[in-house]
Amino acid sequence: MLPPEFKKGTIRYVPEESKDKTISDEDVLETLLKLFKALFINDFNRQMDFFSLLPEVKSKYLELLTVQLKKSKTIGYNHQSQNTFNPEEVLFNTLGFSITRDRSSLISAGTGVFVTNGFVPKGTVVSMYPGTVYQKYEPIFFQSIGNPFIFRCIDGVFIDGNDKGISKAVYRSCSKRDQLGPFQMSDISWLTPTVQNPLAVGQYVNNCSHNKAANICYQEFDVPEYFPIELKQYLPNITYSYDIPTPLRCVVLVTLRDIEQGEELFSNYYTIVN
Ligand SMILES: C[S@@+](CC[C@H](N)C(=O)[O-])C[C@H]1O[C@@H](n2cnc3c(N)ncnc32)[C@H](O)[C@@H]1O
Repeated sequence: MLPPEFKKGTIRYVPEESKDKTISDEDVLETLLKLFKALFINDFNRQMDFFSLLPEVKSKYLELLTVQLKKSKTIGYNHQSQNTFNPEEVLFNTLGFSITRDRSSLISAGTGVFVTNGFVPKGTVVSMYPGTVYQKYEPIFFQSIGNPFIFRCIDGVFIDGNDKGISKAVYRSCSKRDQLGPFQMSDISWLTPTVQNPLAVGQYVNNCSHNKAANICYQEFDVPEYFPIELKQYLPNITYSYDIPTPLRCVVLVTLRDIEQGEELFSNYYTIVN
């Protein structure tokens, strides 16, 4: 039985008993770090502020940078003008698959998310749910009116993944607030058609139906304090207020079975994990 506020179907409800995680937090962290490091290295002409203001970041990536520079020279690549790969290609090269938004295979379901290249084994982080993170006591009423992108976590935390209107303005504003000088502490590119973190399209995953079973589930992930500062620019979530410091809540989408190229991702809006 759903609580009254979830009956209208605009907010996803997660039963209390759905508490086990499909994969460990360590595995989630490892995947995110692997991808974000690859994006950082691929995009290093944009990272000069980190290298000049935080020498320890430079020394951490020195070896990788040298390899990248050598590679770029051999293929005649000019760092001032462009990236070596686009973010989807970095995702494919790093995790062996890429995903993108496209018209859903379900009639009248609007946009969905598809595996466009490669293969995604069971138990893989295949996407992230971007958006502003609200604690259960924080005001979300106006943002939630008619908003199908509000996600409710097990502990009552909400994530607003709408990339339009007031939700978009709130995310941008919080992101500017938390920026440390030139360093962005979150990714805002998911609000645009050109994403910088190619996983950050999970809010467009559609609900399963009688002939399309769920092939992913949602899993919460709290970003640990020691998460590298230079990689926070790829995190597609931001806290609404920072009065009481809490770890940043992210939600990742984990595959429930092997998923082949061309398949659409489907979740079950009423559960996070099995
Ligand atoms: C979070 S959005 C998902 C992205 C959405 N498809 C879009 O284009 O914006 C949720 C909305 O997608 C649509 N949707 C999701 N799953 C569906 C399904 N199985 N059948 C029809 N519509 C669906 C409903 O309109 C729902 O309110």
